[in-house]
Amino acid sequence: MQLKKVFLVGPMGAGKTTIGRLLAQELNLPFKDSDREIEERTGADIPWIFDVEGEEGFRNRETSALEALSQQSDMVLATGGGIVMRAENRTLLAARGIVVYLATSVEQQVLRTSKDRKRPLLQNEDPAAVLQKLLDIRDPLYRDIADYVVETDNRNPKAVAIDIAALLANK
Ligand SMILES: Nc1ncnc2c1ncn2[C@@H]1O[C@H](COP(=O)(O)OP(=O)(O)O)[C@@H](O)[C@H]1O
Ligand SMILES: O=C(O)C1=C[C@@H](OP(=O)(O)O)[C@@H](O)[C@H](O)C1
Ligand SMILES: [Mg+2]
Repeated sequence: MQLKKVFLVGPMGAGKTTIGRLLAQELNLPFKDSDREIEERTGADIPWIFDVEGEEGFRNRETSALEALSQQSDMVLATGGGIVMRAENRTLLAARGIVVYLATSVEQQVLRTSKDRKRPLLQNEDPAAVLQKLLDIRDPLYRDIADYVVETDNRNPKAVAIDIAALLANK
């Protein structure tokens, strides 16, 4: 595999962070997560950023973090689910690495995010409706930049990571 920057994109609960860490092990590459990078740079967690700076403030920080991370060398980068909302982010992702879209049903997204209170966009009475609305908007954006689309429903994270490593080995 020539290009050694792998960007995982997909909705909340797709497994970008979980599978990204496992994939980095498979590929013997460093693992990075744009949400963690944002929190480290800010010195505050994502709910605080959304609270104080709004989603716009978070998106500005997300683009800055992506700009910096995507210039570094080899890595597996787990992105946040909304990173594709800005065209400049999509351009960076498509130009600077291999993009893998973790396709996941809304049902699985809901199940996998139901216990986690750290996703501000889901702290309401109908997270399934929010996730469906976001997927309707974002699925075409994920697919537009994806080099590979990998289904994750009813598959364990390790098996998905091994599959992606095999796909990349043949690139
Ligand atoms: N393929 C999968 N099958 C079952 N559970 C999963 C799968 N992928 C991720 N999870 C679980 O779903 C939750 C959200 O995963 P996470 O990696 O944080 O997703 P993302 O970073 O895409 O929002 C975690 O508890 C994780 O263990
Ligand atoms: O889909 C989104 O807009 C978001 C997804 C989150 O990351 P994960 O996809 O890793 O949960 C995080 O960036 C923030 O809560 C916003
Ligand atoms: Mg994540």
